[in-house]
Amino acid sequence: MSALPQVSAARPVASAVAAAPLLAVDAISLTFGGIKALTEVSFEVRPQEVFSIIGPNGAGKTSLLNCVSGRYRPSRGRIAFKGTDVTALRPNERCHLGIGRTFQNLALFNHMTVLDNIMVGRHHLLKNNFFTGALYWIGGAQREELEHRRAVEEIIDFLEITHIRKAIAGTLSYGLRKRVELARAIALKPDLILLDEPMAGMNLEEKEDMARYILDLNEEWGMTVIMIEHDMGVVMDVSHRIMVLDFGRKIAEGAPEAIIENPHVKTAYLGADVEMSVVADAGGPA
Ligand SMILES: Nc1ncnc2c1ncn2[C@@H]1O[C@H](COP(=O)(O)OP(=O)(O)OP(=O)(O)O)[C@@H](O)[C@H]1O
Repeated sequence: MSALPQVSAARPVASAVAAAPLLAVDAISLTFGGIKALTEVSFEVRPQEVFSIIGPNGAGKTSLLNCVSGRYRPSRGRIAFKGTDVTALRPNERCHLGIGRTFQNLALFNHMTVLDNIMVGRHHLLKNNFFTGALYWIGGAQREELEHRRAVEEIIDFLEITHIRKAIAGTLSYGLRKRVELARAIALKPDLILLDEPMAGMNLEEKEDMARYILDLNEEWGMTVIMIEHDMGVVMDVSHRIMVLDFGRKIAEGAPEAIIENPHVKTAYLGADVEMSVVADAGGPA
C-alpha cells in the first residue's frame, strides 16, 4: 500500500525538454558545525518547469533553497543560473539576475499597506535615485514611478487582492498575507521563483487558490518555479518533476508518477511518523 496520493497524468513542460537548464546545482554540500545539512546534492531545473523538493522534516529542503537564493554559501559545489556561476554571489546580486523567493515564515512589513509591501518588492528595479529623481522629476522618475505602479496593479489583479490593496498587511488573515508575500516576490518579475511552503497554515480553499496562482504564474507568465511543499496532493498535481531529499542527500528525482512508486521514497516517508500523517491526509489533487 502506498502512503502517497494517486497522481493524475504528467503535466507537459511548455519549454523544449532539451532546453539548457535555467539552474544547475552541482554537488553542493553544506554543514552547520557537525551537522551535515546537505551532502553532494546535484540537480537541474529547466526553463518553465515547476520543480518541487520534498522530504521528511530536517531533510535539508530549506537549506537547499537558501543555497540557491544566496542566503547560505555551500561549503562545496557550484550553482549556475542562466549559465553564470552564482555560487559566490550575494542574495541581492542573485535577485538582480532574476531569482526571487518567498519564505517559510512570513516576511512582510506588517505596519505597511499591501500596495506598499508590493512596491518594496519592485524597489531594486528603480533606476532613479533621490538625485536623478529630483533633476528629472517631470520626465524619467515620474514615468518610472507610473510604470512601477502599473506593474504592481497588474500583479494585484492577477492575485485577486484588489479589495485589500489599501489594507495594513498585519491585519489580514494568514492566507491573504501569504498571497501578498507571493505578490511582493513576483513584483521583481523573477525568471525563477523559490517558494518555501507556500500552502503552510492554509485551509483547503486557500490552498486551492494558491495552487491555481502557481499554475498560472508558470503557464501564463512563463515563470520557472522551485517549490518546497508538504501537501503531497498539491505537489503531485502541480509539479513537472520532483526531487526527494532525506538526511541531506538526494534519494530520488523524476516525474510525479515515478516518485510515487519509488521504493526509497516510500521508505523515507514510512520512516517518518509526522510526514506519514501529512501524506496520508493529502486527499489527492488540489
Ligand atoms: N541555521 C542553522 N543552524 C544550524 N543548523 C541548521 C540551520 N539550518 C538548518 N539546520 C539543520 O540542518 C538540517 C536541515 O534543516 P532544513 O531546515 O534545511 O530541513 P527541512 O527539510 O527544510 O526541514 P523542515 O521540513 O522541517 O522545514 C537540520 O538538521 C537542521 O537542524
